[in-house]
Amino acid sequence: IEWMNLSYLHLNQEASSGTRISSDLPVNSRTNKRNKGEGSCDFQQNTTNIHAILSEETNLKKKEHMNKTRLLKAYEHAGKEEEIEAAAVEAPVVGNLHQVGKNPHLTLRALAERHGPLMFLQLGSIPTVVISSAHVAREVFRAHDLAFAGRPTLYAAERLSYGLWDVGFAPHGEHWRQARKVFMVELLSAKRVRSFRGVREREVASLVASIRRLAPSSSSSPIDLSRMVVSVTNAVTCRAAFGGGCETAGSGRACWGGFCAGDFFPWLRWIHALDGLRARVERLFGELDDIYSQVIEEHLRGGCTSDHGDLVQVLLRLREDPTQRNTFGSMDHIKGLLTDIFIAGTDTSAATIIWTLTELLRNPSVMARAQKEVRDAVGKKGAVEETDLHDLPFLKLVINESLRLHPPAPLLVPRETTEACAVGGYEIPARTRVFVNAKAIGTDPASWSNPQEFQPERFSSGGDVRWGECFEVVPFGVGRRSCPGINFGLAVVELVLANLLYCFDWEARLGRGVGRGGGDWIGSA
Ligand code: HEM
Repeated sequence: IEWMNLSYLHLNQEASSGTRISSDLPVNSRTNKRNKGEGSCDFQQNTTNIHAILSEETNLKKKEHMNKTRLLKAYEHAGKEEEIEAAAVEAPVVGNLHQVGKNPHLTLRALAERHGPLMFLQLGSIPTVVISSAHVAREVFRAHDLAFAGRPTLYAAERLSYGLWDVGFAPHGEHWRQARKVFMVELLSAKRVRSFRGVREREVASLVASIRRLAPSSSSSPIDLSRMVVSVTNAVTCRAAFGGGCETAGSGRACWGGFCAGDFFPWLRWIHALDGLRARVERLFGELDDIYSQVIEEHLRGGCTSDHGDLVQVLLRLREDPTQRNTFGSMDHIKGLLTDIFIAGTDTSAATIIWTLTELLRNPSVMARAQKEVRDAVGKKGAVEETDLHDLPFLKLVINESLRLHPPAPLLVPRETTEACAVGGYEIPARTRVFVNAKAIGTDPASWSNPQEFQPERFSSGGDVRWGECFEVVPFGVGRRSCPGINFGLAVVELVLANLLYCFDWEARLGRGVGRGGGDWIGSA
């Protein structure tokens, strides 16, 4: 996975039950306070006074139209608002687009450090708001969730979703509501996710067997674990949703972030015929379309052998229902929804697994503690089963911490305001594009002490994180458009990691340091 600076891990040797593992982890000396009312994660109390912000919002006299100024500092640590003149070095035509660079989440975080956690940028011809702190996210999504529930129409997403007939990129409205409900009930609910346990255990066992085959000893060549992990998350998703295996050579992540020229200059979309993007999107579209057609044909012939009743069966049944014609009536409707499964379900879980292993390699004492936990809990059984995962609380903290530092979609999926609304005294017009910088929020020193350090213990006092409700860490987004696949994704992430830690010892390939930062951008086109 090229965006993660980690292509190869070196398999050292299989664990023996007598492996010496250090358990003297540094004691967490932090004095983080719990957020009252949230009760779900451990973070520092924000320095900004939220009451001041909310009362500003009600003071309509103070309202300013964001379009008038190019970059606003709506929240300052001192508590006063002010317009920013510099940094909005706005070039004619491109606006602030030239300031975004190759890793937008990092450059936008740097800009937010100077100009505040609610910024307005003119990106090409698109007015854009960037949210970079927990307290702004909380205000926005508690008070204006509906107004921020739209999605912009992005170049690649529109094509791959067969004209926005999916959930992830569909405009907010009846189609989105119905389709998301079917996803939740038929694939992603806690009960359905539990029913796919056999699928996960089989696929993970096959991953472990492949690693053993490819690298039977510590002197073996390094293996490309990233590729194998993508393969296993892909296989689990396909078997659960389609009832069978399916492989794609390409990846749909190009359409997540919306950072290609045509997404900022809609009149310039023709340029993708010249810069190669159109060809790449068409190739991926063709590849996915072939798979969907084959899967659908098999189901229509009755050839699907899945024992759990899969999503495609349900969608084909709904296609026959005259009351559901507008949402599921055509093959394009069904294929658009299947694209979500490919795009949203595979790369995100794989990225979480690889980033977690990367951090464990950088932090050997944390790796040792996680390995000791799993090996003690599972004993000599030979493999970690899903029932063992309840006995691995430290592994869960490790995964939380990895998601905080490396959200697989660091700017989430772009939003678009559906109506005008006031935030912090500023009016944000309808049809403004919105980026929530999950990377900046997860590493905000106002919320987290030593934010760049990998310290899983920081989550221990808060119990389970209530994803989607805890604004200090937002890898799954927030509000009504937050990720519906959390249970599905985390179930495979936990099982894969537990088995990799139980069965093998890991080290980075000699001569290839485990790089830091920079590369965790899932959406660059
Ligand atoms: C660790 C794994 C995953 C991560 C980190 C993740 C992250 C995200 C994020 C950041 C969003 C955008 C949220 C927002 O705009 O506020 C999203 C949306 C979505 N995710 Fe996930 N996701 C994961 C796994 C999955 C899986 C396994 C599935 C399904 C099989 C899935 C299906 C979706 C769908 C359908 C949406 C669109 C929701 C909507 O627009 O209403 N995700 N995800």
